Amino acid sequence: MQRTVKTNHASADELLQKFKIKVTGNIIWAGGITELLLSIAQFLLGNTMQALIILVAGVFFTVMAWLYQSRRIPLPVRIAFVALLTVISVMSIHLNGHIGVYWTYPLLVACFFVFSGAAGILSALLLTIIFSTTAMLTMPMDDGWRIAATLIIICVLGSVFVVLLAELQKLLRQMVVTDTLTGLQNRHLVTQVLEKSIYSHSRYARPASIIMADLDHFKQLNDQHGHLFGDQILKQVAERMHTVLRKEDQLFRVGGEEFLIVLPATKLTEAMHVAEKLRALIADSAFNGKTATVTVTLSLGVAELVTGQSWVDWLNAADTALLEAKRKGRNQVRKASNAAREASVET
Ligand SMILES: Nc1nc2c(ncn2[C@@H]2O[C@H](COP(=O)(O)OP(=O)(O)OP(=O)(O)O)[C@@H](O)[C@H]2O)c(=O)[nH]1
Repeated sequence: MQRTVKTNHASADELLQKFKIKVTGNIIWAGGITELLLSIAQFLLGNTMQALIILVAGVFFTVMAWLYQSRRIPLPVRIAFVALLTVISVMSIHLNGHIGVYWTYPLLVACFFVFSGAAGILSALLLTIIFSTTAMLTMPMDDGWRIAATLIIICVLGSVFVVLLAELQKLLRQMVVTDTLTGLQNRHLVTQVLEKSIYSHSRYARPASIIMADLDHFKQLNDQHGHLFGDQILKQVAERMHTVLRKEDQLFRVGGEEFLIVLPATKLTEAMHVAEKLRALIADSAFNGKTATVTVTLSLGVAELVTGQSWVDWLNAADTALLEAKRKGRNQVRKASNAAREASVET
């Protein structure tokens, strides 16, 4: 029976993107609702003109947040959100003095979330200049410079936060896609990489091949020498495999003792050659663990991408070839049969 190769559909980038969309959406929601409440307050205070402007902005942003639930709110809407609230805050400072300044702080902080990276820092800087200038022009200098100083502090702290967050994101992304034992890529980006090859194949007729490789009788090795010893061997296998591959080839650890190698611009015969080199490289010289020296072998299944094939079918073609290599006695390379490859395109 054919095994179905499982891969994780959500890449690290997709997860981060979803998180950003959620945070920005919630800020626009909160901004819209706050404006609606504020407009009621302004009506009650008798400031009809201000109340109307704030009401229109509040309705617009609440509707936008509702329309774009779970999607990225378009950049022009985000720019309009910050610009409108900036105008309202400037008006408020002008009319109400210190009380108006209170609105500038949350708006400044929101910039770092509504825009990403450098755009967030630049918009916060621009707002700091606008609000500081307004405060200095409309209030006594003694108050004006104090307000400017607090706004600058928030701007600097926010910028440091954005830079640190970007570093953290990079680190997290790296952690999510890396197998901690071997340092190879884990299965997270497999779908993305295979789909890229499929795109190149259909657009530019570029060939691509994959190799599924699985260590033989690894359970026995673990049972005999212990799991930690098994870990040491897995690490060394990964290191050795790297020496055979080109820079553009991608090596993944997709299961306990299972590896996937994606070979761009590689036809089946060349891929078979690489697989044979890998097989020999693992089998021909022993591995030195801390407590013993062992010989390990590898079974490999190779499949070239066929026109019209999906990434799942492509993976399964290589996996079927790997199972055949296991059935035929292990420590060998098998290629996906034409029949299996064609069947996967038809289904
Ligand atoms: N040391 C170690 N062992 C692992 C790791 N992940 C999976 N394994 C072990 O790998 C073994 C895989 O066993 P099986 O799937 O039966 O495969 P096998 O013994 O290699 O047999 P064949 O694949 O049929 O040749 C299991 O004993 C797992 O516990 C890991 O990260 N470290």
